Amino acid sequence: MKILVMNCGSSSIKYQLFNMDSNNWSVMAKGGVEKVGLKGSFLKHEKENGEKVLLEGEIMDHATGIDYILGVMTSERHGCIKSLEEIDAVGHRVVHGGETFNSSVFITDEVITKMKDCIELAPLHNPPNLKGIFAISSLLPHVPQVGVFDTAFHQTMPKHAYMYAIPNSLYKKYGVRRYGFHGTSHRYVSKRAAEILNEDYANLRIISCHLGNGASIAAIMGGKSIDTSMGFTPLEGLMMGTRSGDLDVGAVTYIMEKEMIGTKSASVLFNKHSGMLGVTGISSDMREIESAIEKGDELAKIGMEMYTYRVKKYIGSYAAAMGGVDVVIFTGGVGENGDDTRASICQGLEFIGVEVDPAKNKKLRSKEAVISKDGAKVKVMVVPTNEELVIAQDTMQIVEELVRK
Ligand SMILES: Nc1ncnc2c1ncn2[C@@H]1O[C@H](COP(=O)(O)OP(=O)(O)O)[C@@H](O)[C@H]1O
Ligand SMILES: CC(=O)OP(=O)(O)O
Ligand SMILES: [Mg+2]
Repeated sequence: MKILVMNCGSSSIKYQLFNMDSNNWSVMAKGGVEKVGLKGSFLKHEKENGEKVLLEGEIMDHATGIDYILGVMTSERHGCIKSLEEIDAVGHRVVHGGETFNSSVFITDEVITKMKDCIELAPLHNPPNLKGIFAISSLLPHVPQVGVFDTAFHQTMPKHAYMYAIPNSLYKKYGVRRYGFHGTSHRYVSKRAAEILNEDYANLRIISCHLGNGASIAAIMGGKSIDTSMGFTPLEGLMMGTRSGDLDVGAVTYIMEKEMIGTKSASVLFNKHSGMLGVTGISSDMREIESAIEKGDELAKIGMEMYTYRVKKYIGSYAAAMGGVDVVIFTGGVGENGDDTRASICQGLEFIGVEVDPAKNKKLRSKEAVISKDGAKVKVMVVPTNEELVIAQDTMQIVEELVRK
């Protein structure tokens, strides 16, 4: 079964074409359109053999972008399939599923109506996700589509973890509560860790640290998310590349008053100009922060200390929430590659049984591995995430069930 996986952001469209069968899978092509609706838009396409193509063009909207993608996939020169009829299904990443979606779904008109109801909860993320779904509906009208939600895995959180201490009427009226994100990634790496360790997923207490541009951490007990650091939006929790993470609401209103800015500017300030970029003034990219530290930049050093300290604090609090921890997982670009970052986060956590083996950790990049000392109480692991694969697998499963019915 050939499955196209799409992740439509506000100005980008990422895609991967999977060739799936029940035991095996391969990526036939992948790539992305960037700067959708802006000047200088382009499409980067990579074939299975690693050959890369860059196509520049005016890509004014998501439908045009997806048309470009389907065009390149079937083109004689760069293509990987002969015709669009080879695509059996399309799976979409959808960021916010509210309280409506606790698992992946086959997309029907009814589902689209419910997805539209979730737009208010994620005005930046959900509209482009829906645009992708509509574009596929018009370009590939007979191909089944599946929605895979970032929030779904966290729908198992208990009320005391997801409620905010604000008037209950605000939860009732507007659904203001913790939802959590990156659920597809937390689900994948936690299951995978249990497989690698040959342990029963249902018996493990796992803390999963997804440290990418966006970063979140989840407490997973018996295979269920019981708490996570992102909240009503993907802004809460850890310090991120450009997002502030946890912040006193009093500071927010104070800054808005002093700087005389409204809600839109405040949202841009805390989402795009804060985090590592805001603190250091250098970059949101961890590699650049690391090289600035090497050159002796003081703010970069402080930024890094803030970053690792926060992750450490969350690990401690989630260990408390679960009455202990068996596995700590690092994933996402920083978690998978940042060996020094991993070491700093774990330093001082020996009291809960977290002990990293420096030799196993050093220079380990994007590879499944256990990096804790032999015999340590907690297994510390690196598990590269693969959200696209989960979307392809969910899509295949749902479409196969549909065919069986
Ligand atoms: N070798 C590396 N060492 C440290 N950080 C890295 C390395 N490679 C990538 N990263 C960091 O990973 C982050 C991007 O993570 P990624 O998961 O790819 O992002 P996204 O959330 O956009 O998917 C960037 O901050 C980048 O600097
Ligand atoms: C929800 C979210 O934060 O996603 P990303 O990490 O892709 O920005
Ligand atoms: Mg990523």
